[in-house]
Amino acid sequence: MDDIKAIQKLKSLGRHFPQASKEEENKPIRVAVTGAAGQIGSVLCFFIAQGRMFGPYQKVILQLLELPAAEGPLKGLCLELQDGAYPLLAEIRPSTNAEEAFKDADVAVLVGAKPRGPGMERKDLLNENAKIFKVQGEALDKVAKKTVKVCVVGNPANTNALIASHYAPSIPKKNFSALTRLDQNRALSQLSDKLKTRVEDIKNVVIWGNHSLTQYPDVNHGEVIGADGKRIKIRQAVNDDNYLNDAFISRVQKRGGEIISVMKKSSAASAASAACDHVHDWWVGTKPGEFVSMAVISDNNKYGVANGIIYSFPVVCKNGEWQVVNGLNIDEFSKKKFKATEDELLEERKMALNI
Ligand SMILES: NC(=O)c1ccc[n+]([C@@H]2O[C@H](COP(=O)([O-])OP(=O)(O)OC[C@H]3O[C@@H](n4cnc5c(N)ncnc54)[C@H](O)[C@@H]3O)[C@@H](O)[C@H]2O)c1
Ligand SMILES: O=C(O)C[C@H](O)C(=O)O
Repeated sequence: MDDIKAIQKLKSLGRHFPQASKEEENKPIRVAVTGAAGQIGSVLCFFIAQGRMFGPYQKVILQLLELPAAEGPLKGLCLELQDGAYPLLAEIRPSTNAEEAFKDADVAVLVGAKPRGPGMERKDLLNENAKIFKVQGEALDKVAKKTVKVCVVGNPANTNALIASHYAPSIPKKNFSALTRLDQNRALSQLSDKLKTRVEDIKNVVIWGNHSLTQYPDVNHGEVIGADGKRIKIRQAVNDDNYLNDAFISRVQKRGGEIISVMKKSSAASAASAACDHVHDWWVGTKPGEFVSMAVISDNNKYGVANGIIYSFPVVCKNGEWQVVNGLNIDEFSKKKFKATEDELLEERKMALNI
């Protein structure tokens, strides 16, 4: 009965979970989280233990990585996770050694990195954070499962994911991704506010490109379920192209900075929640007829984007694999936005090579 209530509760939050077999239920998966004791990591671990990432049946072993300087907070986090008495939490393994933390990992969420402060851009972090993702790419390559799914949260997330992938040549490039789901969620909530509609009634609004000021939040393929239950295009429902092409885009692009200017530190719980959405959909699958944003390796010049950068695309996921949605109509306005964010990612790649 409690299980049923838990599923209903999670379903009401807009997530869907397939029924796991008894065998799957008994086999915990290994989830590595870096920067576990930080702002995002410490919330994320509780979300994972509660089933927000893999559903209410899937047991997990949390393999938590921190710097030696944060050993105390890491220990404290482990004690608190224990005290949560989470039925899905099979084991907790804290470590300050990357190879130990990534050993046989099925999933790795790479959060541990320096956050930006007021007045900084995310790419200003590259100098310091690039080294972390080189070392962690090498460690993943050595000890993680070759099927490991990697979600990079630490900024600049797209280019850090590219660096980690570069240093993990034995793991397929498609297994490395970066988080742009927070930007997608921000776009959904802005539109829900504007349209006075439920956030779960808005679909297929996506982010293209970099998790940065040049990202392109795109409503052209989005739909909203109207009061009569019919699906309406977002542009038609909002009926204000000036807003959609200007204030809306700019608000989403700058939301991270807006939070920093108010809190004097960057987003934490919303980032942890988005990381759960990202990995959840990759692992469990996207809902029929829906696509979501994931920054993944660009290849075959999809939508004219240069190959070999980690670029956010609309994707669908099935059987643990993502696929870029094909055949969307792209107007001239969008093409310019695609190019601006692509240029920035190419520039970041060059900076990373120099480092
Ligand atoms: N992609 C996104 O949507 C998004 C959203 C929010 C924040 N971020 C980024 O996530 C990162 C973490 O943010 P935060 O607020 O949790 O920062 P934080 O400073 O609170 O926590 C970072 C943690 O990482 C640890 N750490 C640093 N280097 C490490 C390493 N090499 N190995 C393991 N652990 C290490 C630190 O000890 C610290 O506990 C930042 O780079 C931030 O900019 C990304
Ligand atoms: O803005 C930041 O630096 C943190 C994060 O990337 C965010 O979008 O909130």
